[in-house]
Amino acid sequence: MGAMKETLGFQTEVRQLLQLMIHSLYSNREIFLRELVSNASDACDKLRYEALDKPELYEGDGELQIRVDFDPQARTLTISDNGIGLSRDEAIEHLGTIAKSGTREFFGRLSGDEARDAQLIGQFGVGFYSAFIVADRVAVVSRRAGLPADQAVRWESDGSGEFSVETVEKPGRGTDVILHLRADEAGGDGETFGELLSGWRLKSIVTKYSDHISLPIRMRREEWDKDKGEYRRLDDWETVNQASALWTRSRSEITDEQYKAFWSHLSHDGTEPLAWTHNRVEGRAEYTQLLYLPAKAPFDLMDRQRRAGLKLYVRRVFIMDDAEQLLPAYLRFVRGVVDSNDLPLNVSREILQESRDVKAIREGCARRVLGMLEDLAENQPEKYAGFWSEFGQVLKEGMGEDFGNRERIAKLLRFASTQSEGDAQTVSLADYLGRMKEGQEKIYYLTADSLQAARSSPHLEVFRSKGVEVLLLTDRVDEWMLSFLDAHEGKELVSVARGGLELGKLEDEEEKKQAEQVAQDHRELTEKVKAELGDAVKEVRVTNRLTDSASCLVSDEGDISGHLERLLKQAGQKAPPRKPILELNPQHPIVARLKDQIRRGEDGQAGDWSRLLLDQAQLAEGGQLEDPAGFVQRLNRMLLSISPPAA
Ligand SMILES: Nc1ncnc2c1ncn2[C@@H]1O[C@H](COP(=O)(O)OP(=O)(O)OP(=O)(O)O)[C@@H](O)[C@H]1O
Repeated sequence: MGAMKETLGFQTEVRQLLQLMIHSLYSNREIFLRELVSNASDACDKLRYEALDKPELYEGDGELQIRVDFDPQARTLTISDNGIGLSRDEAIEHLGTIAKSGTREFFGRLSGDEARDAQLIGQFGVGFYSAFIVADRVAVVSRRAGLPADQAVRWESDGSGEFSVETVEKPGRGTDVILHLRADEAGGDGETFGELLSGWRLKSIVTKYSDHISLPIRMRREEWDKDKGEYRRLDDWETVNQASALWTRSRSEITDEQYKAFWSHLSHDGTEPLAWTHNRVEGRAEYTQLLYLPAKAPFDLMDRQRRAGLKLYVRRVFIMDDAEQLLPAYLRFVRGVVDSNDLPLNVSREILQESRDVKAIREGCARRVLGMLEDLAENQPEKYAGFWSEFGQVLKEGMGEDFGNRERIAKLLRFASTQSEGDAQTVSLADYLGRMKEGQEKIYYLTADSLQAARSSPHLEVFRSKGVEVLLLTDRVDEWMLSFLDAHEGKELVSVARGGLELGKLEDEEEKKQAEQVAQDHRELTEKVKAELGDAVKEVRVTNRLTDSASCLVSDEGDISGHLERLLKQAGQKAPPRKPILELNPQHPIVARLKDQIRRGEDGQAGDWSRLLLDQAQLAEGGQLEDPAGFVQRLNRMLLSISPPAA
């Protein structure tokens, strides 16, 4: 019952993808050939890998190759490979669904705006389904290596909603993808589908996109027929690409266009790479690395299941995709190839984890990537800014992950600050050091839930008045990162919301004495407020931190910050108990009045006022009140007592 034909429906996402792709990629239709050749090449790589253990899979045909052929009469274009092939089940699974992680999220982000979606789809990578850009019917005839000739599969679809599969015969292993070209109609580039049925045209597309493929891509040789005035196709096949893997060639022989084409092959990404580095490394570990920085974060960068890592080859033989051991996790946005001369061909993921060669490669790759970033930061700051906004959050993880390179990573960090404008993180630690005030000994920072909350934080008031810059940190990883960044270039980093205000030499002796005097003068007030607030605060004191606000909260040395406490709570984790210190601005009229009332013994409302000062401080740092209803009642009570309604 092998020949049984069945009809199946595409996964919803495939249907959506097909719909969208046919419309939005219309103007860049030639990429279908890149995708199909790329799949054919992957299929050959997989066969070569499986055959390491099972050489019989070659069935006497070890010369792996890709063929591109066309038939003008039938209006078909065929891409064939003698790679691993597909079984019937695999065809159903791989050519009817999308297995990529983040698929659902991707579809959720589509807007219905064709131009925007077209860009997104370029990022998503359309793969096999791009065949339907040019074809209104696609057949895939394939036999999995190792299966008998009568166990091949024929998959066919018109791309609307269903596909059929039936078991057929195929003597040679591997896959033929047969495209029935759409009826003629000029595309965005003025080319008709029929014009693809030309050896010259196909060759030019192959060289443009697939020259770097390491296997031979073959087409029928053509000869000029003088009498007929056209090309005549012969029966022998010629190789139309260079057929040597790009990374094995020397840098000087590779054009930027070729590097970019290889990037598209690696990433299936429509965007251009930001930068790349290509080196042959010799020494204890010998390998070639070709590493790319993407310009755009993939839509699933934050997806923990996401595949990441480099393609690993051993002496030109493809071993695996996404070998994450070849790069530290904080560089997981880098894509590329490592071709090792030392590893065994049968290397597995488990072996990779323990191998000392792999450790050397990982360190070598990390150094190269950091070098590439330093170069961008130094010489192409705009590109670096683009990189930072896409991947800065991930790079920050390196502060905790890569001790050996911590200094280098710290120099690559960029921050928002009281001197920067807008949301962009543009200030480096070097910029900050260069702008330090005379007598300033420390690097000041503030962490907050949002940039807006940071910018309006009362903690900044004294720094503003003294013209001292403060770094504003609002990313989720920042608190964690800061625990690995306590100093830079010998300057300590301190939070403006923790401990006593450490202005150092920014404050002269006179000011210090004055501050002590002020504290003395307000002892009665601070003691009373502390008594009213009881356990809600650790301490109450007056401060010279504030110029406009009445009060603020600070964390004691060694306690976690309010910001981190909120982050932990949001994440459903238990925060260590923390009691904030309430600081009062002695210059503020409310504080002055309360002091006065207490001095005169008219302190009937001191409890309400104390509470209000605490609540205000809580709100100003972006916190939430524990008892919002109580706050409202208290406030109303106080408002009424200040201005009684007119009789
Ligand atoms: N020529 C082929 N030979 C064998 N299997 C193939 C071939 N073309 C496609 N496939 C199978 O179909 C799957 C889907 O292909 P498709 O191009 O859509 O996505 P992909 O290659 O997995 O992802 P991406 O294109 O993002 O790398 C492949 O993973 C592979 O298993």
